[in-house]
Amino acid sequence: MKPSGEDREAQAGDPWEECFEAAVQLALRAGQIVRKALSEEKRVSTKTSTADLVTETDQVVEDLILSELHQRFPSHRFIAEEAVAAGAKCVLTPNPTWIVDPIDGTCNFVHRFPTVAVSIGFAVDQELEFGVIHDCTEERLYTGRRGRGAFCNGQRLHVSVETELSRALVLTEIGPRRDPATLKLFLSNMERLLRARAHGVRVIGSSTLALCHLASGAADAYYQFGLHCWDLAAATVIIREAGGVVIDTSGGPLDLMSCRVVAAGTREVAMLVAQALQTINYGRDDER
Ligand SMILES: O=P(O)(O)O[C@H]1[C@H](O)[C@@H](O)[C@H](O)[C@H](O)[C@@H]1O
Ligand SMILES: [Mg+2]
Ligand SMILES: [Mg+2]
Repeated sequence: MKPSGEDREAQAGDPWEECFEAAVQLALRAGQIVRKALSEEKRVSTKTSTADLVTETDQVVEDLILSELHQRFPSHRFIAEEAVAAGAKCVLTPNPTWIVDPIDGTCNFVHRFPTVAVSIGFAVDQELEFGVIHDCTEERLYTGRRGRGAFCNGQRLHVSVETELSRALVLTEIGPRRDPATLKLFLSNMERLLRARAHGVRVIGSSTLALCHLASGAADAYYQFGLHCWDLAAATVIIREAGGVVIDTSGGPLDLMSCRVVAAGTREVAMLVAQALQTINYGRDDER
């Protein structure tokens, strides 16, 4: 059926509305699958390290999301965590591209620790357009659309306005490597922030949900070495639309493929955190 004049006008003003709505519905459906599977027996395998886990539910959920989106938007491209783990290229072209983490917090999921999310990001012309993150156990849906704000269950999100590291709650994640040199750098970064009198440093086991807590103002900063573009894509839009900053650990602009990030409610705290960090080199998603 051809769209009416009104529909055409709506589509012209908001060309990605249909994609956004599809992402919302799929994130909700996928989250129900994850929530149900959380308490069930799981077949667990490892990827890049003994701490980098994957289950059949990661694969089932990713297959559901990708098959539905490919059917509806056959010309679009996809970057998805488990497809990349199986050898797919991780390259962001100007084409409309979906960036998907089917279960963020798989280690939590394996242990039935209830901090798990489904993350769906979307980029056009290599610019992030929207992000949808479903907190599967808390039943919270975080959304952010470029230029249109960020929300949690329809409530507008605003980041913290804290400018002092000595009054900041900082979140991070460990990353998959456990070799002595990496652990030494990870712990020395955490120690440096605590010596700078940060109120606390927290690791919750899901980078996307930690980033959503930052977007909601419940934390003041986040940093990590060892996450991926599918951890970052949706959450970056949500934080930016909540008024926050998402940058590289060098203090420069975010590089989505660099496997590293600093995010904060204010640029002041983001720069203070970036200056405190020693780099842990995890390579790049687009060079695997
Ligand atoms: O593999 P999933 O999708 O669970 O993502 C997690 C990464 O595995 C961790 O290394 C990383 O440290 C974060 O915890 C991230 O959420
Ligand atoms: Mg993840
Ligand atoms: Mg995952």
